[in-house]
Amino acid sequence: MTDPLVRVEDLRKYYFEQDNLTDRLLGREPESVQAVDGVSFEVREGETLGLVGESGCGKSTTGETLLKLREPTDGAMYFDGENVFEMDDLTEFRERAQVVFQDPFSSLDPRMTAGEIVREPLDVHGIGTKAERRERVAELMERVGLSAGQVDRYPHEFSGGQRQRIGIARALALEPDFIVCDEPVSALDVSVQAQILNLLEDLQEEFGLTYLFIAHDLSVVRHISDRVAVMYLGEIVEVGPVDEIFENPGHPYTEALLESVPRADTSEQGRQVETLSGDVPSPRDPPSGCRFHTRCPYAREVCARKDPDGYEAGGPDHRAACFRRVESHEYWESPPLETDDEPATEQTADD
Ligand SMILES: Nc1ncnc2c1ncn2[C@@H]1O[C@H](COP(=O)(O)OP(=O)(O)OP(=O)(O)O)[C@@H](O)[C@H]1O
Repeated sequence: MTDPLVRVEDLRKYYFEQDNLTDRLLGREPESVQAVDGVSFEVREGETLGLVGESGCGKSTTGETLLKLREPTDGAMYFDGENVFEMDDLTEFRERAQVVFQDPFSSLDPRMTAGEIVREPLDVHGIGTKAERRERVAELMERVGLSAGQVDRYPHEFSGGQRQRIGIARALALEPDFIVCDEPVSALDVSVQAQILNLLEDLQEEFGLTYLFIAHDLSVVRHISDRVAVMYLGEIVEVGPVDEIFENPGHPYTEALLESVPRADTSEQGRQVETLSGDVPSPRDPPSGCRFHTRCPYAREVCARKDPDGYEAGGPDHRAACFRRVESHEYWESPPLETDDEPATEQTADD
C-alpha cells in the first residue's frame, strides 16, 4: 500500500494560560490546557477522514496545528513523507495544504472584494501574470458555482452559502492536494449545507483532493467520510471505516455519542439508551486513566487508574481497546467504579 498523504504522530498542543508578567514575577508555573494530547492518525490520498467529537475536545486545534497555523507542543506531521514540523521553508507545503473555515463571514476580509480574496494566495505565492491571475480567479469563481461577474462584490453582498463558496475558491487557488475542512457547513442553513457538501465531493473527485473533515454533526460526517476518527478530551478514542464506526462502535464514548443523536425512526422510540450525561471534564486537569471514565456507564475501578493503552490492532483502522471490549482479566477483576452520581441504568457486559 502506498504511504498515506498525511500522517500525524503523537501530536500535542498545549495552550499556556496565566502566562502574564505577574505570574512570571512570582515564578508561578503557567497552567496548561491540554487541548490535543497525543493524537495519531493517517489520511490516505483521495480519502476523507472525518474528525468528530463534542465541542471543545480539540478538533480545530488538531486541524490548525497539523497545518502549522499553530505552533505544535510536540509530535510530528508527515506530509507526503516529510515532517512539516521540521521544514525550514513551508512555502511548498502552504501551496499543497489548505483550509476552509467554519464561519465564512469572519474568515473573509470584509474590505476585500471576492476577486481579491480568491486572488490573494496567487499574489502571495507570486503565481502567474496579472492577466493569468484574473483568468484563474474567474475560472475558480465559476467552478464553485459563482459567476465571474461577481468578482467586484464584497462579502456582505453574498449569502452565507455563497460566502463559503468564496472560501472554497480561495482554498483551491493554489491547486492543493489536501484541505482541512473545519466545520465548513455548520454555520449554514440546513438547505444550503447539502449544496456545499456536494460541491466539496465533486471537487474532491475532479481534483483528487484529500480531506480532513472536522464536524460535530454526525449525519454530515457519515455522509462525507470514508473513515472516521472520534476525539474525546484531546485524544482519539478510535478510528475506523465510517460504516464500522456507526454500526459497531468500539468505544463507549463513540457509542454514547451516536446514541445522543435523536432518531426519526418511530420503531426506535422508547429504546433503552445511555446518552451522554455529565459535564465534559476540563482539559486543564483531565481525569486519570481513561479520560472518559468519569462519564462512562461501564466504568470500573481499573479505568480510573489505567488507560486502555492504544488500540487492538495496529494500522490506520485501529479500533478502541476499551477494557470492556477486550474482556481483559484485569478489567473484570476490578470493582465497578464508585461515583457520587446514581448509576443511570443497570448495564452488563452483554448489553
Ligand atoms: N487560544 C486558546 N487558548 C487557550 N485555550 C484554548 C485556545 N483555543 C482553544 N482552547 C481550548 O482548547 C480546547 C480545545 O478547543 P478546540 O477549539 O480545538 O475544540 P473543538 O473540538 O474544535 O471545539 P469547537 O467545536 O467548539 O470549536 C478547549 O478547551 C478550548 O477552550
